[in-house]
Amino acid sequence: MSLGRMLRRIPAALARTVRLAWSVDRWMVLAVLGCQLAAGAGTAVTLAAVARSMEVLFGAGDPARTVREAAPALLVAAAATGAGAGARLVAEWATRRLNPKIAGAMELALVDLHMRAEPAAFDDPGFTDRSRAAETGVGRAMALTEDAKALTEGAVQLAVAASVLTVLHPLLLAVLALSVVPRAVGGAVAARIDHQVFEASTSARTTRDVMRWFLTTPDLADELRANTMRPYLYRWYQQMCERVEGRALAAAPRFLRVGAVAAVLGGVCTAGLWAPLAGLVLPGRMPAATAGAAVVAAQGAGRALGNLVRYGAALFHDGLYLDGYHRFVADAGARRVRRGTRAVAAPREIRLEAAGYTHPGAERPTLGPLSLTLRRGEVVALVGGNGAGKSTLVRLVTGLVTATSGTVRWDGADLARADAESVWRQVGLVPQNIGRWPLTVRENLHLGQDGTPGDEALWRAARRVGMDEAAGRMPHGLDTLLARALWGGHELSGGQWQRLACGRALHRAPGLLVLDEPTSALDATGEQHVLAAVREGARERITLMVTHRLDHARLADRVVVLAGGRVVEDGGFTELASAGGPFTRLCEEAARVGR
Ligand SMILES: Nc1ncnc2c1ncn2[C@@H]1O[C@H](COP(=O)(O)OP(=O)(O)OP(=O)(O)O)[C@@H](O)[C@H]1O
Repeated sequence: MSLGRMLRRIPAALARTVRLAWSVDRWMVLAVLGCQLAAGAGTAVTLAAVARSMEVLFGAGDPARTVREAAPALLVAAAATGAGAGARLVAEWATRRLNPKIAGAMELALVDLHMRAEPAAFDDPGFTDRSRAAETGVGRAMALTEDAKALTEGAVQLAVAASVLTVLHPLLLAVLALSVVPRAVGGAVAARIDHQVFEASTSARTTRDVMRWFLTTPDLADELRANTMRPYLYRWYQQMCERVEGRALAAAPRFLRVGAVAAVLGGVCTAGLWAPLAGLVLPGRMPAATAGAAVVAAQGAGRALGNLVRYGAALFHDGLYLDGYHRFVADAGARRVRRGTRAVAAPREIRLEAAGYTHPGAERPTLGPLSLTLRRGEVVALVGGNGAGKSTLVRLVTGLVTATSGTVRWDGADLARADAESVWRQVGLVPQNIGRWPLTVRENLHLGQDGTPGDEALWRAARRVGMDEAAGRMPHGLDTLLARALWGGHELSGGQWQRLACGRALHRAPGLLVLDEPTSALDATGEQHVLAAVREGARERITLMVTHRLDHARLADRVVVLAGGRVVEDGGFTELASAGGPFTRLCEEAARVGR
């Protein structure tokens, strides 16, 4: 990025930060700006009073009398300095109030956008990258408001000092401008190097950050240790860290060169300030007192400029993270689930007509085109080898993703145009990867539904999946917290979590119950409970069960066999088992390995 473009981005980053702050608390923004103007006015009064007192002090006469005469101006200078400091304190207080509010609002917006995005968005790797960049942006939000505050404060102070110098002598402003240029350019060049390092290490940082989760999550802690994966993974992670570090280290000499050149040129130019001052004072064209005031003003201007450069660069840099946040907000906003307004009820029939799904970026369809009809009252077993497309079909049928070709209709309503929330209200889904929600047993059973159910309904749900005894033994029954690894409470076994997920889906009394390998972690008793519960209310709903267990498929009214994303067989268990087709082969294979 060119230096000019970088400099142009600073006002834009400032404007965005102010807009963000304004949206969360406009009064605090006004307080910060008001206080900065007040602090600027304090500096102006201080400088004017210093100039006045110097005139008196530098004048000839009785020292006691001159001190007495200068006293009012000195008192004004002291009062104005105190008032300026007070205004800065209030601005600091207002910024500290703004910071958590901004970070909180961004955090909430980020999570909300993730939860409202089309599920297909997560299949796009770019979306995850942008999501991570946005998270970093939220983390930098606090720094950003500090940068913006310091930058505006520096601008106000510099404007005040420059005005005072202009009043003292217009030539001094030009000299000041000359002395500040090298430091300003040096700061901007350093910020550009920073940005280049940041850009060059983006992909290594993203990879490192994703891997950090894998290496530190309790979910994988056992697998990592027991399979002695630690040394390999540590080396892998170390390499990523070194790659990120390496970029920064390689840039260090450039920082040193730029800093040294800027310091030398800045020093030469600052020394250049004294020459014109001397040139004005010596021939008597400027009183020595005025020159003294000019020195004080120039020092203030130098400090203000230092802040301006430092925080301008910081704002540019932190603004890049904010850009990442805004990019994600725009992207996720555009990918928000917005399909149509037609509300649907519990389906009597789900019909897929030449429906297909192609993952984002994939060259060939993952699924379909396929045609299939599911009817209320049926339990349909969906079988097929790994990667056959069963989970993808589940996502189509439940409206989690919309068909990229053909249609999926619930009682004639095309899911691509139906109100998605109304569709999902009718669904009870037990996915392959269930959520182990760090909430109470009660919440885990009722999650996703409105209202507060009586204990009886929840115990019934627990009973249907054989979790009532285990829940009854827990220290607080339904109110036992299931978040031991995070903040205490009780921990469930893998199978118990799966039972709870099935209980939750059944408790919804859904019009479409979908279970994706619901018994993979269950013992024989758990299996019996879940399968009985699936059959129990089957007449009032459509039930679709993905399974690799052919003895489970036997309990279904129909078996649909998928292979390569297509329906290759569809019929009753007994009929397909003896048809000599793919299902017969699956049955023979299962018999051979004893399943
Ligand atoms: N996000 C994705 N992007 C691209 N391809 C994907 C994505 N998710 C899954 N696939 C591919 O889609 C195909 C079908 O996957 P799916 O999960 O539907 O299979 P499945 O029949 O449920 O398999 P399993 O029995 O192993 O659970 C697989 O070949 C898989 O590699």
